[in-house]
Amino acid sequence: MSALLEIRDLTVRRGECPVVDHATFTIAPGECVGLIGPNGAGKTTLLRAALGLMSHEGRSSLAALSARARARQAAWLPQAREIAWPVEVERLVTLGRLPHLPWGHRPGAVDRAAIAAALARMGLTGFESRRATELSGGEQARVLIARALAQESPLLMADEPIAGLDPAAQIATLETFSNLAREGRAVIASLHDLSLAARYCSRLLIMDKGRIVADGRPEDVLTEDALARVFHLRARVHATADGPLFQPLGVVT
Ligand SMILES: Nc1ncnc2c1ncn2[C@@H]1O[C@H](COP(=O)(O)OP(=O)(O)OP(=O)(O)O)[C@@H](O)[C@H]1O
Repeated sequence: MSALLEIRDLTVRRGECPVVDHATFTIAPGECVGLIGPNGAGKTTLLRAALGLMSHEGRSSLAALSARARARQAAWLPQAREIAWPVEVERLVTLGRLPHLPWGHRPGAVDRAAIAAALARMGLTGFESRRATELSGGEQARVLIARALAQESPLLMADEPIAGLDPAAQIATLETFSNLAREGRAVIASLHDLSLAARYCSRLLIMDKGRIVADGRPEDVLTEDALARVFHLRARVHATADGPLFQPLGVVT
């Protein structure tokens, strides 16, 4: 199966210093990839450069596309969650359909079905007429995820998508991502919650100081050594019937 994202030697410099340093990986349909690493590791920069939103060296298959072709290939959920104007939830989610609509066309039955499905997936059925700016922070985050889902792109790229969500919404969101992958799409999401990353991602990329230092199944990459070296954590990963269970025990100083 052909890759949905191919990154080769992607490098982003701030001055002389590389904040993303020769990152190379591909993402195939069916993968739910967690991009993990401590603060400042380069996760946001890597995702933005992969989308072609900032200047870089090396190659990203997405950065090479026109804006419209890229929006059909990948939905982007940035870390900033600001909804700047008091638009209704349904209209905001409808914006996710723009890459599919010829200029000046109104959404048709296929678009309305995609919008309704995205709202339902994020538990927002019944919120259609609410003003997005009058929702709670977590509800607004779910609306923005629904907009990205309505885009129905083969790849979803999300920067800390579950930050600020309550525990049930965090789990529901990652279950949704994992289901998208099972349906043959793919997701790459930066995450700080290693327990949820281990549980719901089929693959983890660990970033440290701009480099991808591990790439593989959660149970293979979340080693005691990597957790201590990269995250300064003493922790255990238990294999359970529900998948790998990550348990932090303390800080390594
Ligand atoms: N506009 C900027 N100018 C200079 N340096 C920057 C800028 N934006 C980010 N950096 C630096 O680039 C490095 C990577 O930042 P980035 O935001 O990609 O990390 P991150 O892994 O997403 O971190 P976090 O988990 O804290 O969100 C950091 O050292 C950061 O200080």
